[in-house]
Amino acid sequence: MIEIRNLTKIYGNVRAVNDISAIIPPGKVTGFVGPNGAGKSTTMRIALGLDRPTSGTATINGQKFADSPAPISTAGALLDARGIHPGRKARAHLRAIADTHGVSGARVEQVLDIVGLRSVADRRVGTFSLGMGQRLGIAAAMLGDPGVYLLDEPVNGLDPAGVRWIRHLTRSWAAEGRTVLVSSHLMSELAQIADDVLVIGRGSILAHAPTADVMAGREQVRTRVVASDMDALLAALKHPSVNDGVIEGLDARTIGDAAARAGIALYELTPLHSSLEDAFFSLTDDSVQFSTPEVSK
Ligand SMILES: Nc1ncnc2c1ncn2[C@@H]1O[C@H](COP(=O)(O)OP(=O)(O)OP(=O)(O)O)[C@@H](O)[C@H]1O
Repeated sequence: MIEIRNLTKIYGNVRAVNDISAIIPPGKVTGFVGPNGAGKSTTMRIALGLDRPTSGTATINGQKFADSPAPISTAGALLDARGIHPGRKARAHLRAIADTHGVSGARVEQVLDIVGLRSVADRRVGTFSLGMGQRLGIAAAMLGDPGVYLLDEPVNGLDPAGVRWIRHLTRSWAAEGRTVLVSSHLMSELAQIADDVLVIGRGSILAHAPTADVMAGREQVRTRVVASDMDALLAALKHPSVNDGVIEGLDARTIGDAAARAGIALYELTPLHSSLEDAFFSLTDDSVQFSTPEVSK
């Protein structure tokens, strides 16, 4: 379990994390989602003792990670897969970590198998693709067979097969009763992986709930309409909000019935489903730190 209590981190005049509290339970994959700069990495780094909080605490299985007697078997983390020296060979990299922490050579071979890197284990890490680098980072996180995993943007840059692999791996960890926290700035990535989502924006928690509930509550009904007399149709519908022929908040049946009653011909009536990303943005709208003008769709 990861427990975050009233955690705040201030860098200069940036409040990177602002008094957040959350309990990340075992047996589930929890997605940690928020726009760039929302505070995800900072929270994870503090939980792993790599950064000091300004105030508040983050504990793993009831104690600060830095105080853990066997850190490698308490929590495994993937923070920055590019942090490995490019001249190092994959197996040697894992062996070095294993040796420092009293982990056997047999376990190194085992994790190389699990992540599918055994056949390239004696290649230099600098020749690895992004996906192979992610797999190596995950192998390192697994060395101590920890009960808690924190993965920062693990699917960043992975191909669909890689994403599927991460999904299976994280789900199997959760099924074994481990605690799994996976961050991403894309809700669509986490919707496939996470049982629960912890949504963060500008350092504050915006939601912490089952993924399906967060998505369902945000679903927006939108319908594209082409009508013989659009003004009359909108009047019949009591002037809903319209954007480029798309009526917001009313479904196709409501619009079709109103058009029939008013004797208006419809040439198009298309239900539009809001994407997961739309739902996420409706939640984090005010908390996007680095926004760009919207490009026409
Ligand atoms: N070492 C640091 N010094 C100063 N500011 C920092 C430092 N680390 C993070 N920040 C700032 O804190 C805020 C939160 O950053 P953080 O990296 O935690 O966000 P994030 O949600 O992980 O974003 P991303 O998705 O881009 O990785 C940002 O405004 C960032 O610029």
